[in-house]
Amino acid sequence: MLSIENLNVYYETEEGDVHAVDGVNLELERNETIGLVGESGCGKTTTAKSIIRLLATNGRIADGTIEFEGTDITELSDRQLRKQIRWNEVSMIPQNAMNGFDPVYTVGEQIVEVIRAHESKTSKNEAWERARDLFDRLGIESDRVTDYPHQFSGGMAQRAMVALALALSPSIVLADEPTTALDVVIQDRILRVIKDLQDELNSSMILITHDMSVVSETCDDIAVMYGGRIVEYADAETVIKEPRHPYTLGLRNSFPDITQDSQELISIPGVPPDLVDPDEGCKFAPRCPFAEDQCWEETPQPEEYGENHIVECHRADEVEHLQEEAKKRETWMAMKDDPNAAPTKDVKDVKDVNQPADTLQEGSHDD
Ligand SMILES: Nc1ncnc2c1ncn2[C@@H]1O[C@H](COP(=O)(O)OP(=O)(O)OP(=O)(O)O)[C@@H](O)[C@H]1O
Repeated sequence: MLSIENLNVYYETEEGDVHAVDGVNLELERNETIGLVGESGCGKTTTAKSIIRLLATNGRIADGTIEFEGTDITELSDRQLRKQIRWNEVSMIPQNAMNGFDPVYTVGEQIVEVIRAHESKTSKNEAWERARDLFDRLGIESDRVTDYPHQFSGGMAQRAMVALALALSPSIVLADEPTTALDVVIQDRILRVIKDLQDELNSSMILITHDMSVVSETCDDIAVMYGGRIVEYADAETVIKEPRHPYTLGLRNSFPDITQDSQELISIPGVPPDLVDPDEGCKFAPRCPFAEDQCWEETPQPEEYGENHIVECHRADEVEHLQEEAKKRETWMAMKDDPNAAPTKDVKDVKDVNQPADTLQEGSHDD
């Protein structure tokens, strides 16, 4: 249903072009959920925003195609995109729901406006009824549709955003860390509601998260992103139980595994790479305990290991050795003393440069 080929997305900055997405390929089938995982700054949000064409003003799709049921989204005019794709076919639950709502309209008005902008035959009353019904199903009192966004708590605003994203029964939902800012109990509940509604509507979903334990429970397939590339892709069980990429092995170590009674959590030293005009070579090499000369010099290409298990790593065929060594804390700690290793201090966050308000205002008031 959705086919992304060789997607390259750059942000123009004073330091040069940030190669935020660098040759991403992804296929999403109907009713499928793909988890896009990786640390902050790996290109997950940029990939999702490219699909719905909501990139910041300094961002551009430099290469590649994004085909939705045969139509290349990158070729559509803004008007075609708003009419044919955004909200009714592809919708997005942004990281921070509050940013997705316009503060001057009630939440209900905004949901009704999105519905009416795309469904000319739906009356105002029917649209309000649908908004109330969605609130009800998401566990928010239906009378609260007439509240303004600032009257909502974070968890409620997030649920209201889910209502908005699902109001037109879209074919694809892009859920960008939909529960990260919330406490664990609400997180679980919201994820379950999203999943149930998705199943009912027969929609597909790309679920973005940095949390491996969230994707393992929710997704059919997992795409692990690092430095703007998908470095490992397979069904969820394979990625969780039999990963081959050292980055996935490291990520797995840093999240609790619900199937184990006790587990020592080990984080990956260092930070994701600077993506301004990156050099050749594997982007994970500076943090990888298994990097050899070839890794620094040659960018690894995708190789298939077993059915639909794709890995970009020069050493992926040494899986048993890597999996064994990666379990040991000393393997990762050795990287801290390596003079070539990536810095451990925080990188400058340039994300908010020219960032448009996430979604709704843009999507609903101009049709
Ligand atoms: N408007 C922008 N201008 C310049 N660089 C940007 C902009 N937006 C994002 N970036 C950079 O692009 C890269 C990918 O960012 P992106 O937000 O897509 O990653 P992410 O994995 O989704 O992280 P997060 O979970 O924090 O959103 C990062 O290096 C980030 O700093």
